[in-house]
Amino acid sequence: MSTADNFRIEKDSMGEWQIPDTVYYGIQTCRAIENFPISGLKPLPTYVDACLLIKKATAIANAELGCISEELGQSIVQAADEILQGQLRDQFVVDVYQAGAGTSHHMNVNEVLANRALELLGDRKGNYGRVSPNDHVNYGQSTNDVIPTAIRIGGLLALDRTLFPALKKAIAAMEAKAIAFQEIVKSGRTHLQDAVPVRLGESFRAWAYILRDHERRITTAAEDLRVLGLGGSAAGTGMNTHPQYRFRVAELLSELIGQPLRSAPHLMAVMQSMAPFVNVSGSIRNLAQDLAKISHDLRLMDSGPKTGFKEIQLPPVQPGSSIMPGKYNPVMAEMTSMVCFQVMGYDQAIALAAQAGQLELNVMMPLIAYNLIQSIEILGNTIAALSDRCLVGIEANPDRCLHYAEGSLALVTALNTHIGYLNAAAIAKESLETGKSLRQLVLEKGLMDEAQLAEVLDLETMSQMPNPTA
Ligand SMILES: N[C@@H](CC(=O)O)C(=O)O
Repeated sequence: MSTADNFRIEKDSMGEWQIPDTVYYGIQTCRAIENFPISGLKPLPTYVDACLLIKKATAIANAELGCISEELGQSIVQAADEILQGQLRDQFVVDVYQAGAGTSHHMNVNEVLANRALELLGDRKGNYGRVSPNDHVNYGQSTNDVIPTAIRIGGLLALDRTLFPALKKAIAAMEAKAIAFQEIVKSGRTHLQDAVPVRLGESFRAWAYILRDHERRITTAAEDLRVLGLGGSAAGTGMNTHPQYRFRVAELLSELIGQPLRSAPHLMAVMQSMAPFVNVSGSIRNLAQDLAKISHDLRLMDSGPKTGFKEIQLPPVQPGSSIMPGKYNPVMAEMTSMVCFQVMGYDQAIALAAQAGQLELNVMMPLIAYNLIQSIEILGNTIAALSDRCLVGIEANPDRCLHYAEGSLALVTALNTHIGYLNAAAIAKESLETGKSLRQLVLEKGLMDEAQLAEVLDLETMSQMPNPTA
């Protein structure tokens, strides 16, 4: 029913609501807006996309199977397509911290689609007798099977759009630096104390390997996201669905996202267990932990310029200080560390939410949806920005690297097999106390001759990596 002053009245089982006729969401969304003024955080666009793709697939399947009319199916699909292409995106308004299971966000999606479908049919918003958010857009569905599916689809889309391309970029940038810095010898450091020499290029190559391993772990974990509980409806039994529906929606969704998906052998199991999300989140956290370590290393190696390591120079991207002129801080690496910590925090919350399921449902899914997709996206954006604004522009300071490598007391390690560990330790101690070089002390004591010593203390040989195929 429309009122004269551009409002419409919508009804639900609890009563009536006056809604501005310009908005596409309906009474259930209005109640949720009032109930949850919590964070101001709105659903992530990738999560909205995932819900719309599900609604598109379900409308097609339900029309094909004769559960809703062809005309209704088409209007819902067209409405979903328009929104997927960018229209009405401001109509998804329910706070991230909302009704358990995600019913409020789910109804927000159902209402917007119903109202836009009504318009496309030449009807007025709110005429739910013709297109109903519950009876038609949501035919054969429940929040309880739609939302865990949306988290799966959202996770897969986010990985594909953000994190995987970013990882490829970072790996390529590190491999390029590995080649460029291959001949540069630097001091290794363990316990933050002098250690045996290494090649600067190998440090970057090691990081490339570490990231590639994470890409593999995340890819493996994400495989579980391809198994869908859609079609289980409220409790996993598939009540109110056509027998063919769950197979057909999995097929359609698979076509829509261009990735393999399949219906689970036991719908109830995949609807109530959050294990796939914990697994993906855990593998993302694992990446964040190594990435934080790498970003701390970058900051250490760049520290200075006068009072630190300064073995490498990170590209200056902005003035660093509001008060100290000429200061350039490793801002991209600093940002990276913070994002990694946030991802670890999101993972912790996911772990808590995942164990809080009861009987047929885990109602903590809205938190899991937000944290998981947000983790993937902010980490992906971070890695892309770190690559573009920092990694590709890193320069080496070969003189500083060599200076520290030559001065490292750990070079005595190379003498172990010639003069024994105890003699070598005594030389190191005396070198530190007197300031005399290791070389000088060995020669003074007649422990080795000059030619032999030169060969043993050759930094290039010492820092050579073993041949992996030998
Ligand atoms: N989460 C709801 C179901 C739904 O919204 O479809 C419930 O189990 O009460």
